[in-house]
Amino acid sequence: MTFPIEVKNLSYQYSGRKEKVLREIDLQVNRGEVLGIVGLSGNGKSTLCYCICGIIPHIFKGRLEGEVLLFGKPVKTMDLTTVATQVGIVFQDPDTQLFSPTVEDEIAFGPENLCLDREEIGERIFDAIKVVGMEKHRHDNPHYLSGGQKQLIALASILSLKPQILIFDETMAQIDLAGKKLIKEKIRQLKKDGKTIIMIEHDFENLDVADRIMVLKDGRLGSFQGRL
Ligand SMILES: Nc1ncnc2c1ncn2[C@@H]1O[C@H](COP(=O)(O)OP(=O)(O)OP(=O)(O)O)[C@@H](O)[C@H]1O
Repeated sequence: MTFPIEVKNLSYQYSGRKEKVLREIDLQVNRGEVLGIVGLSGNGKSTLCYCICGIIPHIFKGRLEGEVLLFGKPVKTMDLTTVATQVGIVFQDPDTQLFSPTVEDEIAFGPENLCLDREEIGERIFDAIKVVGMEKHRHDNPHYLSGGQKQLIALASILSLKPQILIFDETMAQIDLAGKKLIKEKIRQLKKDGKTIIMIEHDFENLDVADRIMVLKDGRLGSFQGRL
């Protein structure tokens, strides 16, 4: 069986670091599954995301053992643009992801870089903005939106690349309750659309939308027993 995400005996050590950050991780995530990963600060959660979205090994050149497969294909053999069409990642701080003068430009950026034609780009903007329910903000400057709205625009800008896999890396950390509710609603909807989702959080109470929760502790991934 081919999984959207399969991690096999993965270990990683950053260049110049003495210790491994990830140790012998095995993981399989099914289509349409929402997997929550909790862990305290510094336990390797973001590093695992980097391995899944190709930042490791394509940008960070540390010591990597084992492998990550996306739909059966090793990430290390794919170029980053191809990985970006399969995995979208929403980070904790949306300001690091938003840089265009309007919401529409922000969402168009990815498809434009794929050199798609104007009509296709227009359709993708329309669809992505609709999924996140931000139609009326299409011409607004994303930097003047609320934290939760910025996260939704960051999500839309990723959805416009039509990835099957989405990673939310501590997306809930800086947003209020209403924003969290909104993001969770969208996650439920994306799950129904068959997307495979990983949610990384410090606080497992944010993971009530997850089908399964695992814990990352000292670089090792295990099942979550209710506390860190
Ligand atoms: N580019 C890097 N070079 C060297 N070490 C790094 C680099 N990025 C992260 N680390 C180290 O790897 C370890 C794990 O970091 P990582 O960001 O993956 O943890 P995390 O669980 O996501 O933490 P947080 O919840 O605080 O974001 C930390 O000790 C961190 O200092």
